[in-house]
Amino acid sequence: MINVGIVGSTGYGGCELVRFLSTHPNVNIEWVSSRTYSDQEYSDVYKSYFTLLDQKCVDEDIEKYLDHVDVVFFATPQGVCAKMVNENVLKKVKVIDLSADYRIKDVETYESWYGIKHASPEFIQEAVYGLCEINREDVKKARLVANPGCYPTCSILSIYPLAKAGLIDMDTLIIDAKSGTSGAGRGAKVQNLYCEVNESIKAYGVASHRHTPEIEEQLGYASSSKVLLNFTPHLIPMNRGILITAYAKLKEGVSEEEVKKAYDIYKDEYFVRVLKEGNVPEVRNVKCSNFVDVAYKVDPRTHRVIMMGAMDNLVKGAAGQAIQNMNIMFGLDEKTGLMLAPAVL
Ligand SMILES: NC(=O)C1=CN([C@@H]2O[C@H](COP(=O)(O)OP(=O)(O)OC[C@H]3O[C@@H](n4cnc5c(N)ncnc54)[C@H](OP(=O)(O)O)[C@@H]3O)[C@@H](O)[C@H]2O)C=CC1
Ligand SMILES: CC(=O)N[C@@H](CCC(=O)OP(=O)(O)O)C(=O)O
Repeated sequence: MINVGIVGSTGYGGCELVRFLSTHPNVNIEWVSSRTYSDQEYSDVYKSYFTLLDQKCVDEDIEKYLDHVDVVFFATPQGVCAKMVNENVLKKVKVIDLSADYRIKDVETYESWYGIKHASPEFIQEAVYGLCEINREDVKKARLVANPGCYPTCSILSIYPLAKAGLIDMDTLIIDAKSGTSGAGRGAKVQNLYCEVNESIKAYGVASHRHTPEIEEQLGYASSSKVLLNFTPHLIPMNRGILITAYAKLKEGVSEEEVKKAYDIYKDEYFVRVLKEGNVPEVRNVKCSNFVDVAYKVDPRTHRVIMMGAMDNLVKGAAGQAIQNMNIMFGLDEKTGLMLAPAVL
């Protein structure tokens, strides 16, 4: 059994970790922590866990509880994990951080996009960027995993085959993204109230969203070039789901056949589904599951390729991928506990 602790267990990412881990055959949830609800039963916070997880939340002073766990998940706001991680923690447990604290290798880039000082930059180089399909071998050996962001997971997996094969002009890359409101977390914010979001769609973070440098860095590794791109997210009145549509010029002479072949890179990947020709990704087809659906279309008129992806932000975009990483780190089949089919409705 893998004994697990979850910090930030009462947020949206945290409760998705609980949903999958509470039925994972190789996991025992040893503790769940919360500042707001410490000493309250988890099933009083989320009534759907009545009889499933009735244990009381512990406080956030987690160093007290490390002796009884093998891995700690941090589903906490930016900066929290970086403050709590130290050599003592990493000697005792593996850490999987759902926040952005260890995703960006250049600390100045992190600090300028996130507007906070990094509390433990000495661990950034060691941390493995946990995009399982791309970095699986490094994840196996990691003691600290930076779980990728939701928009970056969907964007990178949709674009990676063509970036890696060198088929697109990376300078022409534009990503248009849409997310449901759970992406913003459970905390009360006026801009996320029902009346503010319902029956409307808006762009936000235009030319300034913090996921831009994360996507640029990873696609830079894939294409072996310095990447600068436009990334524009939109808020959509739905609970879950991310849809991305990306555009880039194909390099001179690149054929549709080469594009098709590049996506064969996913032929053995269970969680990345390259759709049949003519089909397009839809968020409802991946809802509550760890799948990412990707597709592409070459437009011969403009010689651009349109790359599309859909994913559940809370599953493959957060908790599901974090558990996939845990499975890899502990030598399990990475699908363990994650085989739920998408909810059709
Ligand atoms: N929502 C999403 O779709 C995705 C989220 N993420 C990332 O996952 C992390 C969690 O996001 P999400 O679940 O949406 O956020 P929520 O706001 O829903 O939850 C955050 C949790 O962290 C706890 N928390 C807040 N401040 C502190 C603190 N200083 N110390 C310890 N715990 C704290 C809160 O609980 P309490 O106050 O009780 O302690 C709460 O349970 C974030 O870094 C986010 O960027 C990543 C991918 C997708
Ligand atoms: C709709 C919405 O607000 N989405 C969040 C992104 C999701 C998130 O939590 O960020 P990480 O994936 O980096 O952890 C945002 O735009 O900030």
